[in-house]
Parts: sequence; C-alpha cells; structure tokens
Amino acid sequence: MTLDELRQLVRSIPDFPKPGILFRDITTLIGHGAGFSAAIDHLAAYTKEAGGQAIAGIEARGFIFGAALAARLELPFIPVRKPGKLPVPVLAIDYALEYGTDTLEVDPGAVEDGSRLVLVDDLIATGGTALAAVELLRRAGGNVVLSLFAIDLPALGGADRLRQIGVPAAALLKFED
Ligand SMILES: O=P(O)(O)OC[C@H]1O[C@H](OP(=O)(O)OP(=O)(O)O)[C@H](O)[C@@H]1O
Ligand SMILES: Nc1ncnc2[nH]cnc12
Repeated sequence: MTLDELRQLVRSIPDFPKPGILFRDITTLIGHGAGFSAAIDHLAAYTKEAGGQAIAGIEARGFIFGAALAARLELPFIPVRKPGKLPVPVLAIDYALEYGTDTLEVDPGAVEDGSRLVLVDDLIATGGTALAAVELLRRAGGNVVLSLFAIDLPALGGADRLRQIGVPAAALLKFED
C-alpha cells in the first residue's frame, strides 16, 4: 500500500471537536487491515533505522500505533498516560492542546535509564502533547531518539518544535491545510 493510498484512508471532519478545527480521523485508517499494517511497516522501518530500544505511546490514539509497533518489533511498550490511571507513584506534566489543556503521566519504573526511546502518537499538531511527553520521558531517564506520527499538520509547527529540542520527527502523512 502506497503512502498516497494510506492518505485516502484518513477521514477529515470539519468543526470537530470545536468550530474551526478540521479533525483528521484515523478511525477509517485503522479500520482497514492492510492499511493499518502498512502504516506499522513504515513506522517499524524508521524505528529500526534509529536503533530504538523501546516504544513510548501517548494515550489514547498513540497507544493504537505505538502498541502495534512495539509488538511488531518485539520491543517493550511504555504507556504515557492521561492523569489518574496508573496505580503507582508517577511523574506528571501539564501541557496545552490545540483545543484545551491536559496532563500526562508515566511510571518512572517503566523507563530503563538511558534507553533509546521512540515516541509514537497518531498525530502532531501544535506539538504540545509530544513536547510534554519528551520532557516527561527525559525526566524518567529515557533518551528520546525519534518521534513518529501517522499524521503531521506542519502548519501548526509541532514537528519543528520537537526538532528544536533535539528530537527528530517523522510522519507518514502530511496535511498542509
Ligand atoms: O500536537 P498537539 O497540538 O498537542 O495535538 C496532538 C494530540 O491531540 C490528540 O490527542 P487528544 O488529546 O485529542 O487525545 P486522544 O488521543 O485521547 O483522543 C492527538 O492524538 C495528539 O495526542
Ligand atoms: N486537527 C486534528 N485532528 C485530529 N486530532 C487532532 N489533535 C489535535 N489536532 C487534531
């Protein structure tokens, strides 16, 4: 499956969850077995090239791609969670979204010191979520060597912000508007 065919599997919904947001919905991509598998193949190639030793996925949509990628490569999966979900003392960080604010948490015991981590999410927009996750994983002792996304919205500048803090960013699909 080509990247152009993968692009056709993303559904675009205007004014969700708020007026003015063009929501890029992956439901239709992951609902296509061959498309989902091809997306994971591409992410796996990037991960191998970067020498990733563990995959960190951001709740909730980042779990879909991150967990599938980790299983495909037989690597550990580290859940970066929304607040109040983990049953142990956590590291936590607040961050701003394209539409609102939220908090991310991680179990520091899930991150091996100095481990080469690949951060995965479905989509990067402003980068608020991904930057917060990088900071959290760094505080937990991880070395984030790459960030991977199914979708990048480059106009919102998130991937550039990641590169500015020393984390390379790659995405399978870019939506320019
Ligand atoms: O680059 P940003 O501007 O931070 O936006 C991108 C984030 O927004 C979405 O998550 P959302 O918080 O909607 O949560 P969900 O995965 O639980 O749907 C998306 O899955 C990314 O995590
Ligand atoms: N435009 C968008 N579409 C889907 N998920 C998003 N998360 C942040 N912005 C988004």
